[in-house]
Amino acid sequence: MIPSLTRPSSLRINRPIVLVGLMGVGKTTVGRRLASKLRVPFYDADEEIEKAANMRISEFFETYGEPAFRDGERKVIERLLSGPPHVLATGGGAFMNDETRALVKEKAISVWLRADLDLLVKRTALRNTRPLLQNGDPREILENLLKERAPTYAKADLAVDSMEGPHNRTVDRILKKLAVFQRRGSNK
Ligand SMILES: Nc1ncnc2c1ncn2[C@@H]1O[C@H](COP(=O)(O)OP(=O)(O)O)[C@@H](O)[C@H]1O
Ligand SMILES: O=C(O)C1=C[C@@H](OP(=O)(O)O)[C@@H](O)[C@H](O)C1
Ligand SMILES: [Mg+2]
Repeated sequence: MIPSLTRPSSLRINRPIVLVGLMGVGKTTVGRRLASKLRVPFYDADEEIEKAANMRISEFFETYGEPAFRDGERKVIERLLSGPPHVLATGGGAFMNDETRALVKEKAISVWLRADLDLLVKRTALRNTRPLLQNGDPREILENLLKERAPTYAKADLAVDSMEGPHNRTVDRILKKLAVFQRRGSNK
């Protein structure tokens, strides 16, 4: 059965939709499809940083270090959130920054995209370019990050489980939860 490709007609997109969650959960991939379904622009914070610095994230970490990356990430997200409605895929650590999180909570609808550890390990193995997974066992690193970050990710407006298989299955789940969120009288 082809997953429904319709967007709930009741859905109003009058502010950015920001995807947060751990590496490999699908923020970039699903976010791109969500944006095209909603007919709004898509931005990926990592891609914006790579464009601005003219280097890959891994090179950025090596050249300038993680603190500089976090500062750049915060500035990029701040700039994007001041623009018209769009879908923004953040990097997995962005929502951990208090300033970034406050801005996202104020200006956007935040969606925590969740997946279990096995799935995250499997998906991050598809592209082993993430600096934080290079020095140690990726499963152990992801397990620790999940424990450390889950309580903060849980502060997002919505939580949606990433579904295996066609990306539109996850997109449709996000659309449905967004529609319920708005119907419940959220002023977002
Ligand atoms: N729902 C899904 N089903 C199957 N594979 C997925 C799904 N979402 C993402 N992936 C795959 O997992 C990998 C990581 O996805 P990505 O969007 O880069 O995650 P993130 O931006 O959260 O780190 C990519 O290879 C992507 O194709
Ligand atoms: O979890 C993190 O701290 C990071 C996640 C990455 O983005 P993805 O979540 O898109 O892989 C990227 O921002 C960087 O490697 C740091
Ligand atoms: Mg990503």
